[in-house]
Amino acid sequence: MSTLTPVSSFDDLRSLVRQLPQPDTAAAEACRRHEAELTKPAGALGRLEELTCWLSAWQGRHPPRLDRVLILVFVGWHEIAKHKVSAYPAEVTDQMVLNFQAGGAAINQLARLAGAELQVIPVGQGRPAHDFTRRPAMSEAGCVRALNIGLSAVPEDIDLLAIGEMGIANTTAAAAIAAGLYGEPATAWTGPGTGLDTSGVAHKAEVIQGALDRHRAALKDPLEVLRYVGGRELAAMLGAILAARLRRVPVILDGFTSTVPAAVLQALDPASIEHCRSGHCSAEPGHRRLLDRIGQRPLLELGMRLGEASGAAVALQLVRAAVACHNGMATFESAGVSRKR
Ligand SMILES: O=C(O)c1ccc[n+]([C@@H]2O[C@H](COP(=O)([O-])O)[C@@H](O)[C@H]2O)c1
Ligand SMILES: Cc1cc2nc[nH]c2cc1C
Repeated sequence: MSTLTPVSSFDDLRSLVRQLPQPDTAAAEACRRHEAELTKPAGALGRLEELTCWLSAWQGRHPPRLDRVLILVFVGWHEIAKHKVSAYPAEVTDQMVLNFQAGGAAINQLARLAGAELQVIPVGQGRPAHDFTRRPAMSEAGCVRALNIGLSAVPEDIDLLAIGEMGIANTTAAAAIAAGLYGEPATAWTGPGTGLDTSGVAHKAEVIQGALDRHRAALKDPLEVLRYVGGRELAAMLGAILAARLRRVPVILDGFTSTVPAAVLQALDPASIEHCRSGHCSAEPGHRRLLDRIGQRPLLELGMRLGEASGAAVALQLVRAAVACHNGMATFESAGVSRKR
């Protein structure tokens, strides 16, 4: 299997972003033509029809295929957790890694149901992202290491990738990145995460705002925003989304925290996340706002707010439904069904 060359700096990553492969428009067109032949009124499968053509465009093949689907869950640790910004204690991150390995988490069940392989990837275990109210969350070298973990996690022979994360306090990092990226106050992006009450959310927003004020001068560049107020699993997700693009693998995004790295990538190049679709809109209020900002319409809105790629995994069932219809249905001609008058 060919490996992608690791990046050695932010500049290196920026030059990769300047060489992104484009969708296969011939495969997408073949998909649209076949869609029109299937035994249904034109357009009657709604957004499922767009999904098959999106898959065809990025897989570069018609018919699209879902033989090998991979779910990557990146795990990160956050010193910012000591500021009481999460409803749960920081040790839950280690405990959930064990739970993933034992098969006891929601994503273990959902991955099996979706016919997907699951890989849980700890990013910098024992080296949490620093308390970003005091110093940058990561050095450039540390951030580049995390980006490379994501870049190297995506095999070339997969048909679809779903991306998620786990890490106590990472909605604080995600909200800080979104606020830094769009130059908006912390309150616009801060929510309850795992379940803070109103005063907890207000405190979390103050912690984030303090960090944004402190680092204001450094927050002019999207990768510096990620480095100053982000976390290692967020950087790794950006690397994985970019690797998928370079390998022409379509991506389903999960919740607020996993959508933030996609927004950072989009800030580097507006066309860089066209291979991504949002699996769901989470209950974290910043997610809807972020999806509007990056121009994504989520497939599902179920009030989920779990992370760990769970919403993306449920959305995989819709992608499977779309492909089952597209690849299995008879045509008007083969079934002898009359066309529209
Ligand atoms: O991504 C989301 O939409 C989302 C919303 C709420 C919670 N989470 C998950 O909960 C953790 C972060 O929440 P918190 O309150 O510790 O910042 C982390 O493990 C995420 O996977 C994720
Ligand atoms: C139990 C638990 C499971 C999680 N999975 C993703 N984030 C999580 C946060 C908590 C607290």
